[in-house]
Parts: sequence; structure tokens; C-alpha cells
Amino acid sequence: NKIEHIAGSGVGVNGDTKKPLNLTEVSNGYGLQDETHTGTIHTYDAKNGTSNATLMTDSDTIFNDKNQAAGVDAHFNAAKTYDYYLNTHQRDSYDGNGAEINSIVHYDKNYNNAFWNGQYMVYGDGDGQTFTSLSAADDVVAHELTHAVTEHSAHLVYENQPGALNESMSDVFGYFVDPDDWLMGEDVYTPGKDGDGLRSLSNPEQYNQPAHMNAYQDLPNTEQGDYGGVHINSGIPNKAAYLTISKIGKEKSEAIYYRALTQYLSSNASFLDAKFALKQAASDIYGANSTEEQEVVNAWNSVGVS
Ligand SMILES: Cc1cccc(C(=O)O)c1OC(=O)C1CC1
Ligand SMILES: [Zn+2]
Repeated sequence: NKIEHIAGSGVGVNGDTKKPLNLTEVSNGYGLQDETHTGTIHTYDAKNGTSNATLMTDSDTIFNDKNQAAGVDAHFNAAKTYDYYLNTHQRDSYDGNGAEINSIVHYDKNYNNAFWNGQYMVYGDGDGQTFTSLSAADDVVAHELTHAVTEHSAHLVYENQPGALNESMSDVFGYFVDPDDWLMGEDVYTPGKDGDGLRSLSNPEQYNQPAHMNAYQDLPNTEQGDYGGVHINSGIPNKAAYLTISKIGKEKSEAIYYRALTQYLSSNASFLDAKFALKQAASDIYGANSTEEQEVVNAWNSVGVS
């Protein structure tokens, strides 16, 4: 029989109404199951455990309980990111082949983290000081889903320069999905303090990231070395992206970045490889020696990748 899917609504972690919330009728009411794309989006609740999770459901189509808020945000923001890649880049889900997108919220207790585990997006609730529930930030959700896009395209190895590029691509597409500011995670970072974020693309140094090769941090390729500083040295490609976007605009930049990520970058790419991949992508789209190509080169030269 035809699955009944319904457009409901919900209240997010920050008290905002998220509408439409694409639901499917289930035995005990309605579930966070979005059938409006090729790839179904399911949002599960781990109930602060770390083993199993069940589909988040409600007896009606309004998800406005406090303990549903993280699920509302994860579900809505996953659809927003799905739509971004489909409408802007004609990419159907993170694999380009309509893969399902499954998210788990309320993972563990006071968990200040969000990650893509190769199958699911997983979000902690934060400890209420450093983070609130991380799914409430659209740039965080886009960051995590872009890890999946990268895995199914350039497959940048998560260490040293390729790892920092992997991180940067997630931050840069996080910006493209949430272009209101140059901060990452501002909607969930330090809920008690306004105006700050986890990282800044325009001013990486503000959060102790290098913005130039002369400040590249040679860290050990270990867990406590952040695998060669993938979340630290990403400040350099992030700054180059900020300079590029500021010069040629969001629309042209996202076309260049998407083409480089999916056509030219390979798994062990260095920062210099990324500069040439983006230069080639700009040349393909806007012409050899175009302003766009030149501005990409200028941006990477400005951060010392020359
Ligand atoms: C909060 C957090 C901790 C560890 C890894 C990641 C990770 O996904 O690399 C992470 O999420 C982010 O960086 C998102 C963008 C704010
Ligand atoms: Zn990341």
C-alpha cells in the first residue's frame, strides 16, 4: 500500500520552528522518515546511550517536545543539505546515487562531538557549556555530510595535508549551506555566549588556527596530534577559500570547489595539489586565464601555497 508521507513541523533546540518536517505514518503515529528524495532520510534517537537507537516518532505531526528538538534539527538540516547538493550541484545524496541519510541524535551523555561514521551522522547533546545539541547548526550538519561526499569522491586521507583539506572542504561546504557568516558551529558553540564559533574561515587565527603556510603546525599523526592537525592546519585552505569567495562570489566559488572535489582531487592531495585542482576547475568553467582562475591562484599564493 502507498506509504503516507506528511509534512509536519517541529521546534528545534534553539526554540525555532522547523517547517516542513517530512514525516511518514508509522504504527504508533508519525516518524522522522523523509521520503521526499530518492534517498530516504531517517532520524533516530539513541536516548543518551551508545548502542541502539530507534526512529523518533510522535503521536501527531507536531514534534514540539523538548526531547525531540535535537531530532527535529537533525532531520530538517539533513534535508536542507540534501537539497543543497541536489539543487546546486545536481548530486543526488552524498554518494551521487540516492543513498539514504541516517542520523542519530542524543548519542551518549554530554557528548561534545558530531561525526560521520561512514554509515550514519552521529550527534551528541554537548555538555551545555562548550556545545548544545550539535544537530541544531546547519553548518555542522553540512560539515558532517560533506565528509560523506568527500569519502565518495576525492576520498582525502584523514591525516596531514590531505586530512586538513578534508576538514576544509567540510567547513567550506558548511559555509555554502549556511552563508550568513564566516563562523563554523556558531549556533551550537558556547550556548551561553553570542558571536563566537568553533572556527572562522575569514580569521582562522581567532581560534588558534594558522592562516598561512609559515604557521603550519607539524603535529604527530596520532589521535592527540589530531592526525597531523587536520582541524588546525585546515585554517590555511579555509583562509584561501574565504579570499576566493570574497573576490569572485559564492555561486562561482561553489561551482569551482565542487568540480575540484569531485573531478580533480585525489586521496593524498597536498595543499599545492588543491591549488592546482581549483585552478584547473576554474579554468574549465570560466576559461583559461580567466579572472576567476587568477583569483583562485592569488588566494592560495596569499596563504603561502606557491
Ligand atoms: C565538533 C567536532 C569534534 C570533532 C570532530 C568534528 C568533525 O566533524 O571533524 C567535529 O565537528 C565539527 O568540526 C563541526 C563543524 C563543527
Ligand atoms: Zn570534520
